[in-house]
Amino acid sequence: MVYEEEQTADRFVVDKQAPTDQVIALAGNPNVGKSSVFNELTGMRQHTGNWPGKTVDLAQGTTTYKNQRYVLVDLPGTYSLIAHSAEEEVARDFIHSPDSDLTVVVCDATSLERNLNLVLQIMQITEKVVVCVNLMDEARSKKIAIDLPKLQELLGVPVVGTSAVKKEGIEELMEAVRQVAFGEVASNPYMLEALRSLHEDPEKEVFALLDQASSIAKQVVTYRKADYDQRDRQLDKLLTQKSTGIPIMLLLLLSVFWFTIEGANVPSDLLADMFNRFGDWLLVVTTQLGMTKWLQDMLINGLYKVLSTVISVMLPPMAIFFPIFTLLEDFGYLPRVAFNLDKHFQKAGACGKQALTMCMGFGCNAAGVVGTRIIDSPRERLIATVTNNFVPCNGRFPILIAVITMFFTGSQASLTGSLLSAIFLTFVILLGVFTTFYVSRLLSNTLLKGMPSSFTLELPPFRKPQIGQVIVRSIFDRTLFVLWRAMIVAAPAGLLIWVMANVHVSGQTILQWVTYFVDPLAQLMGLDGTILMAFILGLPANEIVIPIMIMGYLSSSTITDFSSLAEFKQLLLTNGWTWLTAMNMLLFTIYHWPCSTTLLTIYKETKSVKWTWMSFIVPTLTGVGVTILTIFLARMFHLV
Ligand SMILES: Nc1nc2c(ncn2[C@@H]2O[C@H](COP(=O)(O)OP(=O)(O)OP(=O)(O)O)[C@@H](O)[C@H]2O)c(=O)[nH]1
Ligand SMILES: [Mg+2]
Repeated sequence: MVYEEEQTADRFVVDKQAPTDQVIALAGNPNVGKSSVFNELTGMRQHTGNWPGKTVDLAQGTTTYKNQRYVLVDLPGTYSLIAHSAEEEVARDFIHSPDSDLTVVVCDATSLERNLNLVLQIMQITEKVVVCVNLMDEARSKKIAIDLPKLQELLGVPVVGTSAVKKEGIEELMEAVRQVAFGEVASNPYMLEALRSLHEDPEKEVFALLDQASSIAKQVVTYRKADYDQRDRQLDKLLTQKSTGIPIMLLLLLSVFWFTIEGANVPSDLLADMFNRFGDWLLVVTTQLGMTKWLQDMLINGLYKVLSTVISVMLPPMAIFFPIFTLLEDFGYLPRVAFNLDKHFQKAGACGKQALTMCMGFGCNAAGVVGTRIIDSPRERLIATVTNNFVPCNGRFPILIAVITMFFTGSQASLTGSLLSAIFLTFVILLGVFTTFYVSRLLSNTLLKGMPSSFTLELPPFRKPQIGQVIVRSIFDRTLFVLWRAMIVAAPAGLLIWVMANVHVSGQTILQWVTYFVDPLAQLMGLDGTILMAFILGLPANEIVIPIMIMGYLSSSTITDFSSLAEFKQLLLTNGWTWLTAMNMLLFTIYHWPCSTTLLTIYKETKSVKWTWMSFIVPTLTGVGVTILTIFLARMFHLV
């Protein structure tokens, strides 16, 4: 094999503040609500969502109950302790280790039998166990009844029923944890002994455990409705069968984009207008205060302008896109996308789960790269990592939206305008998706040769998303987080660009020198020096590409102020833009190097300089190649 062996991640250190702190591991099958229980207890915000495999690493937080501090460790989901994938190994090793004092096994009340298998396996390796039967509300609505006292008796360990997102049973859970931690309640020694004795015959062990799990489940679970998941199955058929699955997916994609574009339009303009007025006011005030001309210019035309463009261009689409995306995720739609695209990824020699990491890339490519840990095979993980950048993250969406609206679909203000923009955007995204397939295939035929592995992706039940919570969570955790990151990058970048645009060397500003330097290559690609320079300086975050471009053009033109897309377009036209420039700008936006945060994440995940470089080179070469080809074709067919 050509690729380097993966190295193990850094060792996890439990953050105990006092030796008396009790360390509680939260284990369980994927997607049963471990992170939800964890968040509820610690007040933290671990990523949750309705698909298996969200948590890929250990997270810890503390909670205090009856004057005792507990350190909770949220583990990745695992179906069994016979570790297959990196994250299952992480879970098993932690439960095993002396670091963990007690294990809470979180179970899904609607599929108890399968969950009990893991409970029994955990009871084989550790004594202090509390079973938390979560999702009780969902079981109730599906008319599934569970006899919890009976379950407790059969297992010989404390059992508590909870509904994490409804905050039910959390107090009882902590009480059970306290009692076990302080030895007030102990596991039934006969049960533990019986389970351990199974170790003696490993051949039979697996089946013996499965039998036991099924026998216990039979005694405690009653289904009061035979077809309790009929509606789910009908919906699943609609969302995943050949004739309707993909069309519905495209329609959903289109509507999400349309909502984003149409909804972002007005607030974007309002924000831009507000920032302009405030900027004018700042100018007046600082002049009255007698601020030096160059300082005033640097702060207002440099720093302030870049910051305000980043906010007014980025904030509205993000504040709409993130919540819608999270709602779909919580509803359970993402695994259905993976199911629909599985065939195509298999054909490309990659893993179907790559569809999930690709979807995460829409939010942030760095998050998508970390998410590739759900892929077991190192070869397929690398393919998913190198190609993640072909779907545009939230920093790149606004660039696409702005360019499409200005050059291809007319005014955004009209309904048809925004619908056309959404259709165009969908095409651009699909182009990224096809490139993902194509490049994955290329990689698996060349550098990363191997057979695609098979996997079973579970389709989780559809769950009603917690709408209020999702909106609050995605605005505060994601939108503001990304915006903050953009701003701390944009502020120094704004200053740097201002300096570059104002410091003269041999009669030219530094900015002009850089622009001239990259101009020949840029022209070849149908762009210009300013655009290419903006992409290069935008390495820390794509969010700042447009502001840099604006400053680059402004420093050499007479237009000094603008607040709308129309004025922006005018600025671009004055600088020689045509529809072809716009087209190449779109192409280069989806095909170029990942931002520095993503590159750093790739390095951390792969521990390989070579593959970090590959992740830089593959999309960049694609971009250079495709844009040059576009120019060539346009000339050949006399389109320009
Ligand atoms: N209705 C209901 N939904 C829940 C409950 N607990 C969790 N959920 C939802 O179930 C989904 C999965 O929850 P997570 O906490 O992410 O599950 P997890 O076990 O950490 O999943 P992995 O990290 O993928 O193993 C999310 O959409 C939660 O909102 C519950 O008690 N009732
Ligand atoms: Mg989790």
